[in-house]
Amino acid sequence: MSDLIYSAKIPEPALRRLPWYLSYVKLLKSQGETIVSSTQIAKKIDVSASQIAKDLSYVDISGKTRVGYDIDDLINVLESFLGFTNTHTAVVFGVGSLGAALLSDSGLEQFGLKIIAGYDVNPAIVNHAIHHIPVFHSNEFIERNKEMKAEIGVLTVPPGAAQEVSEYMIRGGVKAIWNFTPFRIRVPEGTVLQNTSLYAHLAVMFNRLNG
Ligand SMILES: NC(=O)c1ccc[n+]([C@@H]2O[C@H](COP(=O)([O-])OP(=O)(O)OC[C@H]3O[C@@H](n4cnc5c(N)ncnc54)[C@H](O)[C@@H]3O)[C@@H](O)[C@H]2O)c1
Repeated sequence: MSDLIYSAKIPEPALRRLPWYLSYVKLLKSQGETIVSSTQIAKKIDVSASQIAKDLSYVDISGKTRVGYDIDDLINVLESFLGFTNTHTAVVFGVGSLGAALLSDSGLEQFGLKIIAGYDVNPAIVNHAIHHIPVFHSNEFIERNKEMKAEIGVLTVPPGAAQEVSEYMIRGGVKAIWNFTPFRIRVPEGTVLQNTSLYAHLAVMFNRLNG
């Protein structure tokens, strides 16, 4: 029975909640705690204890009845389940204000995303380094990625270039695209697509604020 639970595909809402649990149990660890129960997490995170226990049933950890989870085990298991302990290599296409900020963000590497190069078409940006990460001309990508083998493409080009650039990244070997543009790009089956939009969250916030 438990094998069935662990091999079941975790629903996306549960997957999105796991990082909240992780950051809270890391905080508890920094305060010297060693054990945490789902009731204790529930009090802080505003998710019911039964939902937390259900979410945690997708990861390979079991709590002791009435005692809770060992915090070190829980951190290790969550970090590895979330892919934060493996390093995934990425390239950033479009090193403008957002792309350059991502190149400068050392936080991403702590979550397992290592940006190994940027690509742009602007001669003022190409052949410079940002935060020690080289920026090359886009037309060098296919040749360079045979050696560098980045598996993730971060898309921060203007929306009008988004579809063409994503197809080019896939031709060069990327398996997943993290799309920051507001353009709804299409990718072939088998390529992972993650759209991320600050603007969409902003719209939700405005809507709630006015409601
Ligand atoms: N998702 C979000 O929350 C969010 C936030 C801000 C911006 N954006 C989006 O991110 C994208 C970038 O925004 P920005 O403010 O950094 O823009 P920007 O104009 O500062 O940067 C875009 C960069 O892309 C480069 N570029 C253009 N065509 C290219 C190509 N074919 N190959 C490689 N590089 C190319 C340009 O030379 C430029 O350096 C836009 O689509 C914007 O709408 C998203």
